[in-house]
Amino acid sequence: MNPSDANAPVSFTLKGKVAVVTGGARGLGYEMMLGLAENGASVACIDILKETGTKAIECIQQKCSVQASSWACNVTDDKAVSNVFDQIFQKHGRIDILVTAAGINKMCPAIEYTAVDFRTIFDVNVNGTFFCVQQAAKRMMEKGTGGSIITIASMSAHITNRPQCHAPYNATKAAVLQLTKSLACEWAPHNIRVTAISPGYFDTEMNQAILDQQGEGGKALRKEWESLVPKGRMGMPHELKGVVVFLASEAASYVTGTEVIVDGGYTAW
Ligand SMILES: NC(=O)c1ccc[n+]([C@@H]2O[C@H](COP(=O)([O-])OP(=O)(O)OC[C@H]3O[C@@H](n4cnc5c(N)ncnc54)[C@H](O)[C@@H]3O)[C@@H](O)[C@H]2O)c1
Ligand SMILES: OC[C@@H](O)C(O)[C@H](O)CO
Repeated sequence: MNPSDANAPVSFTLKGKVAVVTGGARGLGYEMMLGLAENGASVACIDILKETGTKAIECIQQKCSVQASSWACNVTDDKAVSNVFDQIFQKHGRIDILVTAAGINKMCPAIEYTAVDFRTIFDVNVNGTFFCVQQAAKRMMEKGTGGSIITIASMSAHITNRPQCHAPYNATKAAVLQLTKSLACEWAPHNIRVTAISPGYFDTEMNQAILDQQGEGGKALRKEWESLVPKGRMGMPHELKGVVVFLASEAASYVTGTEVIVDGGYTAW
């Protein structure tokens, strides 16, 4: 992405761009993918949930007149990831934007965390993110058109959530953030911007699973979370659309190696 013309009005349009979204089948990934499509980008959804991904793309096609495709892939499988990016590149002809929302969490005291669970969470959240950004950057470099890569970290990269424990998850998100900064420096000469969005508490199936784990206590935990947020509520997934469109667009031509924290003020208190 080049410096925008100083005399042109600021532009957030994504017309003519192709955006790949991992974890786009549901939750935050789906809403961000919808936001990109609403602003003119063709979209390709990568998710391990094949049917949910297909349905997500059908919804996008009903709402927006853009090209949209769905790809079943486990982001931890580097060969499958390379293959799926080849196929997306062939189908859509280019890749301009990548959002890496595929991620998992597991609430569990650190003392009880198993080695398998620890390896799995790093495999999905860190390795999976790296394999996808690497493949997207490769296509962007080959085409020579630059691009915008947006990783999904978390406010948990900065704070320790309370009262629930998920230390390995927090560590994966800190790793994603540092990866974001390092790649931004390495790939700036290729006109590839790398930024992160760090959400706070959002109403999605990932968090519902944590609340459900508390049984009757789930309502109290939700209230406790809300009491820690200056805005007094959890975020709704569509509230990430504006930020992702901004970071993907020419309007953010000088924004790289940094993050936008979208947490209703949680980390400000
Ligand atoms: N919900 C929140 O409050 C919150 C806050 C901060 C960060 N995040 C991050 O945002 C991202 C999306 O979270 P969400 O709340 O929408 O969760 P979610 O569970 O609703 O969605 C995650 C998506 O990732 C997909 N996925 C998981 N493992 C995968 C794999 N190995 N390969 C391919 N796809 C895979 C899932 O199938 C699902 O569609 C995650 O990275 C999460 O850590 C969420
Ligand atoms: O604490 C649960 C997480 O899913 C969380 O919503 C997020 O990462 C923000 O801390």
